[in-house]
Amino acid sequence: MAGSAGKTASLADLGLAARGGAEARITGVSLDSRAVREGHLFAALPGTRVHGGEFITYALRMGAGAVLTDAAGAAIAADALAAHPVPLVVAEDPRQALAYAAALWFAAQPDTMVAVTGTNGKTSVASFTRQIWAALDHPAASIGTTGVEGAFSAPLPHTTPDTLTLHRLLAAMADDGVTHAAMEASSHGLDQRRMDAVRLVAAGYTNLSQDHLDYHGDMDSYFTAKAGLFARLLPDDGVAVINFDDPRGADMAAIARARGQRVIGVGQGADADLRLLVQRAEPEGQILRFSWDGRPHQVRLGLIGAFQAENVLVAAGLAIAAGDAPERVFAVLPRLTTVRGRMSHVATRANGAPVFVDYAHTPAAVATALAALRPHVLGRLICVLGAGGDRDRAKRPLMGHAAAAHADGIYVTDDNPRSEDPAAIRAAILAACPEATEVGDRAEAILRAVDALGPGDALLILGKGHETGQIVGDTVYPFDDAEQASIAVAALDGTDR
Ligand SMILES: CC(=O)N[C@H]1[C@@H](OP(=O)(O)OP(=O)(O)OC[C@H]2O[C@@H](n3ccc(=O)[nH]c3=O)[C@H](O)[C@@H]2O)O[C@H](CO)[C@@H](O)[C@@H]1O[C@H](C)C(=O)N[C@@H](C)C(=O)N[C@H](CCC(=O)O)C(=O)O
Ligand SMILES: Nc1ncnc2c1ncn2[C@@H]1O[C@H](COP(=O)(O)OP(=O)(O)OP(=O)(O)O)[C@@H](O)[C@H]1O
Ligand SMILES: N[C@H](CCC[C@H](N)C(=O)O)C(=O)O
Ligand SMILES: [Mg+2]
Repeated sequence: MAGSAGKTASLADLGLAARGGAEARITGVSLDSRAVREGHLFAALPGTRVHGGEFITYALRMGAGAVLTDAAGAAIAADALAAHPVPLVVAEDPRQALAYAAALWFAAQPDTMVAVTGTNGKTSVASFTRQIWAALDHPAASIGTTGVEGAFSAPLPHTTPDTLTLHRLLAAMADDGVTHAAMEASSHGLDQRRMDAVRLVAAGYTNLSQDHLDYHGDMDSYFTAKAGLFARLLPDDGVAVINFDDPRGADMAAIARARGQRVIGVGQGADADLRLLVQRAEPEGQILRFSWDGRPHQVRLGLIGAFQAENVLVAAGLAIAAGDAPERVFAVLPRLTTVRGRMSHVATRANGAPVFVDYAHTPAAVATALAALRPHVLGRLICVLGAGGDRDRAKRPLMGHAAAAHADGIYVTDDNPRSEDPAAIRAAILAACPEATEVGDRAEAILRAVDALGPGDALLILGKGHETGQIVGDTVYPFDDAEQASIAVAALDGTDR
């Protein structure tokens, strides 16, 4: 539900034109019939499970003062609308119409906003961009998988919140004095037009690899959803910050250039504007040497993982694109800290073996995270791995394959089975890494993996990162990989060092 006491708007104020030119005084906007109150505009959207048109009858009973839907929704509710006529807006793309109406209803957003898309690295880039801004004294926030963080904080149910939640939040952030915001553009969010009406000055692209094919069907549709950030959302005078090292980076840059957007390329090749020259791993971080405008710079990052260079440079590119002087941006990079649950060092065995937690939940991320830790490990690299239920099934064996290729020991366990049979999910992973040890209970898998660590070994617990729950059926059981690792070390060594 979106409404505030006493506030009203006409349909025209919200950029909407009803059939026959009918008007209404709107008192709020809802996309769920259960949230409708007297005078609300009810947006009946085509969903993935059901058409919102099915709920128009209920919304009218709740006092809806107008309905926004598509032709299919209007047809579903034709009888109800005839019996109970209210102004009806029929839009070809009601999700996009709702996004623009929501932006007009809530009427404010932080002045300087950027968004980032890509299969992996969105949360990290959004967080790094926010951290750069904060270090440069801008009141800044990031919006994504880990919620709204920074100068404003709020929990979020989705990586890219639904359009009403999003614009309500943006208005609250602007009211609170937040001037800069970096948000994650998930492929679902882009496809569903959740952020179509956000005004962006710049947008970033990290990479594309397999995930979410349950929703998008194939990689081309998945790419097209992500490309909407540049093809549709970012205005012509916006700046596109694109990872040229990704195989689809050139395609994304072509889409941006066709719009007339300025492109800042990030990568190792000579064509990159922010060009990574040398990267050297250190025990607690890494040193980057890169060039901007042909001039070399060197920074020490307190971040583990070669892939973080890509995220940091995309974030730096976004901060530059949004108006800060490059020299000032580069000067604060050593202050960046990792997002919770991304290559986080969470415990150490008495024999010195470290335990890390990472959010890798795609085949590419599993490979990347393990490869990133390898230079820091003298002995064996062990991992704990599962895959989520009610998510892309095809990625499961690929995740098992990536683990087999990059780890010396694997414990296959559960990761949010949701409505699925956990044993079947594990079996799908194990098909590609039959040598792995299967331990369904995640706490026990972590305990056994920690127990297996000898001097020089390291453990990487993958998939849940910052998450604090294990979703089984509809129930969320408290579960935290970092906490379980500490408990395991304490149980085995008598102390968590
Ligand atoms: C597949 C998907 O993205 N679904 C989201 C979508 O639901 P939908 O439109 O398909 O909904 P539906 O259930 O078919 O219902 C259709 C319409 O009827 C309405 N309705 C429904 C029931 C009712 O009683 N009354 C009513 O009005 C619904 O509000 C909806 O507008 O819109 C809903 C409202 O905003 C979301 O809650 C829902 O997220 C589901 C729960 C979800 O799990 N989404 C995940 C996959 C997601 O969005 N993930 C991305 C990416 C994560 C990543 O980064 O990897 C994210 O941004 O978080
Ligand atoms: N640039 C990158 N390239 C490859 N893998 C990466 C990169 N950045 C992060 N990863 C891997 O992906 C995991 C998730 O990172 P992050 O949370 O930043 O991504 P995300 O795109 O926000 O994910 P989600 O789709 O869940 O929102 C990390 O824990 C790491 O294993
Ligand atoms: N944002 C991702 C997170 C996956 C994390 C993993 N723990 C899982 O549950 O699959 C998704 O919803 O697909
Ligand atoms: Mg994320």
